[in-house]
Amino acid sequence: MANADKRIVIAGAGSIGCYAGGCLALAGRRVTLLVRPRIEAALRQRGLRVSDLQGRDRSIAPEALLVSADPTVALPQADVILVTVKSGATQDMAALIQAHARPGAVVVSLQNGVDNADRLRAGLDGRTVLAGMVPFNVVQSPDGALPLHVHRASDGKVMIEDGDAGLVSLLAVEGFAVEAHGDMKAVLWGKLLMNLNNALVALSGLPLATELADRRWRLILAGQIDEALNAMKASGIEPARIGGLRPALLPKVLRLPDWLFRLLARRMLAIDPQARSSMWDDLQRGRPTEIGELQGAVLGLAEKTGTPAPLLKKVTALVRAAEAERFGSPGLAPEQVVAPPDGPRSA
Ligand SMILES: NC(=O)C1=CN([C@@H]2O[C@H](COP(=O)(O)OP(=O)(O)OC[C@H]3O[C@@H](n4cnc5c(N)ncnc54)[C@H](OP(=O)(O)O)[C@@H]3O)[C@@H](O)[C@H]2O)C=CC1
Ligand SMILES: CC(C)(CO)C(=O)C(=O)O
Repeated sequence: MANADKRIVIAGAGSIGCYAGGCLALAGRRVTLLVRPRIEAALRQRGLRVSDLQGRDRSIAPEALLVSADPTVALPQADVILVTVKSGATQDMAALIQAHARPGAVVVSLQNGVDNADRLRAGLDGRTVLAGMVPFNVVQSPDGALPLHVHRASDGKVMIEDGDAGLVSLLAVEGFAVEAHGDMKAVLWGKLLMNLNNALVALSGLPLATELADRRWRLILAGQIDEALNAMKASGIEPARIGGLRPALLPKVLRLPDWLFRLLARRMLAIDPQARSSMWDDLQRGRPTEIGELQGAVLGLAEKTGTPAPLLKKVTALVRAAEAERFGSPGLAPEQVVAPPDGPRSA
């Protein structure tokens, strides 16, 4: 089968899945979106709008999209399955794929966290499962707004585990840059360092660019990254560089005064002013977050290796409390996460 004839099924199309699926459909790939009924209704009514930071803004008419909320319809067609559900839904999605997809379909996890590909492998007998990593943020329009709009709010290349010749050329299209990588374990741990900020955005309720511009929040992020780097080192894990900076330099750069940070971290701050984090989305929608797969993954290492992780524990407890309250982001100030150290708080 020629590459372009392959059917790509997006398994759980929300923000990332609609963005990836939209770019692939716009490039003429054969795409089916497996969605929940809410998203199915929106896409059938008014189609999908896909835009990005570079100013690309495209609409896809409802009749140009193949959409289904029924896994028994969507999954049997798949040659390639891109899994884009949140981590808590991975096991269920694996069971659906195992029951309804052809054994030859290649499965790619495009999720955050370090063990979603392994979770898929555990539920999928002998199938090819590849890990992936999405570096950018996607902002989805509010529930009920039509057409459903997904906006890529930052930049970066999607990384996919080496293992299927032709997959990169099938998936790499305008707006969705893809590259194969030989060490996805390092990439996923490197991305997880960035994702330690998801919780701070969720707790503060601030847009990512606003939060990162405030040294008080950066100090908390730097402290979490220090704890994570210690736990990773003690576990023999070497995280890859994601987005320009060597992992060991991240805490140092984050601790710089605001003016110097703005100057040196221009790439990190090239974010749409509306972008927050996928964990903020979850709190706002009253859904479980991925805190267990992000901070929790490092806490697992810290426990095994006996490295201290008080800040990661504190942040986790605050997110768990916000999840349980289901009032959305608690809108905390940095001082409510961690008592300020002595000395100047910002510069
Ligand atoms: N959003 C972002 O900017 C980024 C997200 N990521 C990662 O990508 C992954 C996906 O995130 P994101 O796109 O934000 O998540 P979303 O919640 O926006 O999308 C996932 C979608 O899958 C749906 N879903 C869950 N189970 C099923 C099922 N069995 N059948 C059909 N649909 C299903 C969900 O519906 P419902 O909620 O109703 O169950 C939801 O609509 C996460 O791991 C996230 O951390 C990575 C980089 C950036
Ligand atoms: C914001 C971003 C891109 C990095 O933290 C992300 O991965 C998320 O929102 O889940």
